[in-house]
Amino acid sequence: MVSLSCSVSSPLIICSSSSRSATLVRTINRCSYKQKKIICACMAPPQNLRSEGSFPSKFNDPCKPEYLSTVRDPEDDSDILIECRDVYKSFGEKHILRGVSFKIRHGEAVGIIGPSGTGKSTVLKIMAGLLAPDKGDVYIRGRKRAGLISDEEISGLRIGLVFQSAALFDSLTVRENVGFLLYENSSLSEDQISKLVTESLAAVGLKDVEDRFPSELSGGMKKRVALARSIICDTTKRALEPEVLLYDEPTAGLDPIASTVVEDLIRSVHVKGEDAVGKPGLIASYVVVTHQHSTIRRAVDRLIFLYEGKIVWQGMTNEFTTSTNPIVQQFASGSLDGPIRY
Ligand SMILES: Nc1ncnc2c1ncn2[C@@H]1O[C@H](COP(=O)(O)OP(=O)(O)OP(=O)(O)O)[C@@H](O)[C@H]1O
Repeated sequence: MVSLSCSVSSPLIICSSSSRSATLVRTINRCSYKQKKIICACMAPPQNLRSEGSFPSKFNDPCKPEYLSTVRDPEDDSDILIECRDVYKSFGEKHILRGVSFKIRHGEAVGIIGPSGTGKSTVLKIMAGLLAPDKGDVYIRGRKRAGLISDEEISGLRIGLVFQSAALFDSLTVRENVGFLLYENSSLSEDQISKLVTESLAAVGLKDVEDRFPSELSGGMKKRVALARSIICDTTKRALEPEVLLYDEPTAGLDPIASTVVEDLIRSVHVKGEDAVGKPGLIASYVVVTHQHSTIRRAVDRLIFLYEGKIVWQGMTNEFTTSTNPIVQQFASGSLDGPIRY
């Protein structure tokens, strides 16, 4: 099972019978339809980990530096966390994805870019297991995902989704929002969860906001709270699986300085970064869907360019502005002239 909560109607969230859970669920059920959109955050590691050693042993401790080596055998696919193979997706008559294939490896920071409506968010949702492809497959650490995440067939990787809107529950405090999945899915005490919430908030540079409600936060703070919610996990578990975070337009609507703060936070919670309290980040890899050039430059190392349902270019971030691909050139310059038509 992928460690991700998808909607308030998901069994992942409302399965617990504990009284604290019931209180939260009652609260959530009073939320507006708008709030019933996907919320995502990491949760306690899944229980259905296979023990037959089907995963490469290098993933036993994703934080050890030796697993982050940049020298990689090009044939070595053991570090692939998520792979989309020839994925197709249509909505009615609209053919959005038309044979998309790519791999996300351990330690990577990848951006998905492309014109509006080209299917970037759709790809994220398919990677997360919130949408099923019409054709093609998604592999999680080498194993084909059978359906959506609620199928509980996939384990070995936690996937968190951070939405543009932050998707916080207005009627819950910051503590309840950040600790939501631990309240729901772990046996930790309230005090333990509260401590983890405070640590998670500190990692994204927030202090003394636990008792506030989302309406009392700025847009940038809400994004940080959403990030804290996505990185919190039950650290008392013996084996923590690697986590991939998927960010959908994390800097949309922010001023340039607030964007820089969020871009640096995204870097800081990655295994190659250091969080706000100086600890190494725990996120194995991340994927960012963005339109913002600053986010492309600052927050990711590799880019996947999606256009008309296909990947038309892939490359390192520093190759983006020098690419001779006319689609990429037009997108990078923002020109009205070129193959991309609006
Ligand atoms: N659940 C859905 N039902 C019907 N159409 C959908 C659904 N989800 C997405 N679409 C359509 O699929 C297309 C791609 O949407 P998507 O949000 O993936 O694009 P995007 O590249 O992320 O766009 P943007 O950059 O504007 O956010 C759009 O035309 C959208 O209206």
